[in-house]
Amino acid sequence: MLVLSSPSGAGKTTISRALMAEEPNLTLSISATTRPKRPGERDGVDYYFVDHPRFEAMVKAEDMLEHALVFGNRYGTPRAPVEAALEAGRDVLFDIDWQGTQQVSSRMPRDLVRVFILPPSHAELERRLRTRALDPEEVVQERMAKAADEMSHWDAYDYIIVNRQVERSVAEVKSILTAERLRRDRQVGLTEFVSRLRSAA
Ligand SMILES: Nc1ncnc2c1ncn2[C@@H]1O[C@H](COP(=O)(O)OP(=O)(O)OP(=O)(O)O)[C@@H](O)[C@H]1O
Ligand SMILES: Nc1nc2c(ncn2[C@@H]2O[C@H](COP(=O)(O)O)[C@@H](O)[C@H]2O)c(=O)[nH]1
Repeated sequence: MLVLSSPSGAGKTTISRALMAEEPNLTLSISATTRPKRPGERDGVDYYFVDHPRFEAMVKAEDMLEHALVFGNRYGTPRAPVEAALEAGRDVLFDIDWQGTQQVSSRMPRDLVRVFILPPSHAELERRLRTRALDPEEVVQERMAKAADEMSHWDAYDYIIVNRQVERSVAEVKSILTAERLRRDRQVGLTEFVSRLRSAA
C-alpha cells in the first residue's frame, strides 16, 4: 500500500494520475466523500460521492478502512476494493490525508509505504490552488490556512518529495515503488527460489 499525502494543492492527484498511467500493477483506491462534486469530477472515478447518512452507514458497518473529517467534509477509504486488490497481488495507491495515514499505519504497519509531497514554496502552493480554479475562493482560503498544520505531519512519513516538476516527482515515486517491491520481505516465494538455486548448485 503506497500512500501519498500533502497539503491541499501540492500535487498528489496530478502525480497519482501519471503513476496510474505508467504502473500496470497499481490499483488506485477510490475514496468516498461527502464533499460536493467539482466541475468535471465523475462519481466512481474521482470519488464515490455520498450523502452524510450513507457515509455514516458505511462507517457503522465497518466498511471503511479509515476515515477522517478534512476541511469540514468526510472522506474515507472503502475497505473491500483494497482487500480484493491486495488479495490479487496488486499494489494499491492511496491519496489520503495524515489522519487516514495514521489509522492505516496503526492497523497494517508492515504493508504500508508513506510518501509526503511538499510544495516548493508557500507562494507556489497558493498559485496551484488558485490556478486549479475548481474551488470557490473561501475554500481556497481555508485550504491555505490549514496548509501549515497539515505540513506539520511530514515527519510521520517514510519518504519526502518536493514537487517542483511533475515528471521528476513521478519518477521519484516510481523509484520508491521499485525499491519497496524489491525488499526481501515483500518478495513472495523468494525462500523457495533461493532454496532451489542452492540445491541445484
Ligand atoms: N509540479 C507542478 N508544477 C506546476 N503545477 C503543478 C505541479 N503539480 C501539480 N500542479 C498543479 O497544481 C494544481 C493542484 O494539483 P493537484 O490537484 O494534483 O493537488 P492535490 O495535492 O491533489 O490537491 P488536493 O489535496 O486538494 O486534492 C493543479 O492545477 C495541478 O495541475
Ligand atoms: N483520510 C482520508 N483523506 C482523504 C481521502 N480521500 C481524500 N482525502 C484527502 O482529502 C483532502 C482533500 O481532497 P479534495 O479532493 O477535496 O481536494 C486531500 O488531502 C486528500 O488527500 C480518504 O479516503 N481518507
